[in-house]
Amino acid sequence: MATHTRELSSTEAATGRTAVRVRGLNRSFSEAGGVLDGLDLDIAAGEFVALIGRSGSGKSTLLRALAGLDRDVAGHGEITVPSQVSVVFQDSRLLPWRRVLDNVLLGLRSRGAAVRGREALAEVGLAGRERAWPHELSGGEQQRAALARSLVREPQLLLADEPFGALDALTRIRMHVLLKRLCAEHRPAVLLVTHDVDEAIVLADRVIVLDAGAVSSDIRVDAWVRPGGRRSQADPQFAALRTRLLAELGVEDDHDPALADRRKEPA
Ligand SMILES: Nc1ncnc2c1ncn2[C@@H]1O[C@H](COP(=O)(O)OP(=O)(O)OP(=O)(O)O)[C@@H](O)[C@H]1O
Repeated sequence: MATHTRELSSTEAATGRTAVRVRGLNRSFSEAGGVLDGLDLDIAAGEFVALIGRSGSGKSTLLRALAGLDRDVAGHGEITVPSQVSVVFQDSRLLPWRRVLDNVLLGLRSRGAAVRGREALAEVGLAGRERAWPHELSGGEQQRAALARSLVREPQLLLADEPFGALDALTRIRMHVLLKRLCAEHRPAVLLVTHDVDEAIVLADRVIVLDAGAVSSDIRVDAWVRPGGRRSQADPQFAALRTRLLAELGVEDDHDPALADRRKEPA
């Protein structure tokens, strides 16, 4: 990792244990007002952060800025990210005219890439499907292939924008287990944009809430849910955190007694 201090280079490395550092990031698309308004954010190396927020709160805008996909954000703040960043979207974005392994290897020229690509496909449970066409895979399998394509690049930062949003509930749970295992093994920093509060709690070390263009809450999940334990929706702490996060998103659940106590819980 290398240091850089000048404005906005989304391709340069962050320092030491910090994978992502954002300071004073502004982004607007019209005169009416900013989508991101002086946003600050730090993500440590190997840390898994989930980003939630109301529709239109700027989650994808932030992710695109970090991914270097928003050229017009230059000069509107300071962003530092690692040199190796992978992005996964809601749709797999596999090229339909390339076989699965060729999609995974796209743009990779290094020696041994094919071997690593096969290994990555095996890691996501797609061994034997290397020569399949994308349309021959299910939606879940396509997202697995997209994860393999990311992993083979050994990212220090994985950016994921609703990667499981289009999957059925069961496949989504399987993908949670898979992503958690892959992250434990490869230890990238992760920023996961999701609408699913439970998904955020199950997967993340921290949940960040975006509101009015800035971080409105930054919550360590282990401060709520048993540290290191299996995160179960049946756990009262899990339910309390869910209730708090839903309330921050403007969804009040009058039937949940935890809601009344949410301001007393650890932040
Ligand atoms: N390229 C663009 N041109 C104009 N407006 C844009 C552009 N990209 C985003 N916006 C606007 O910026 C705001 C934030 O959009 P963004 O996609 O970041 O929100 P989001 O939090 O990801 O929303 P959702 O949860 O609905 O996906 C929205 O009002 C959107 O219309």
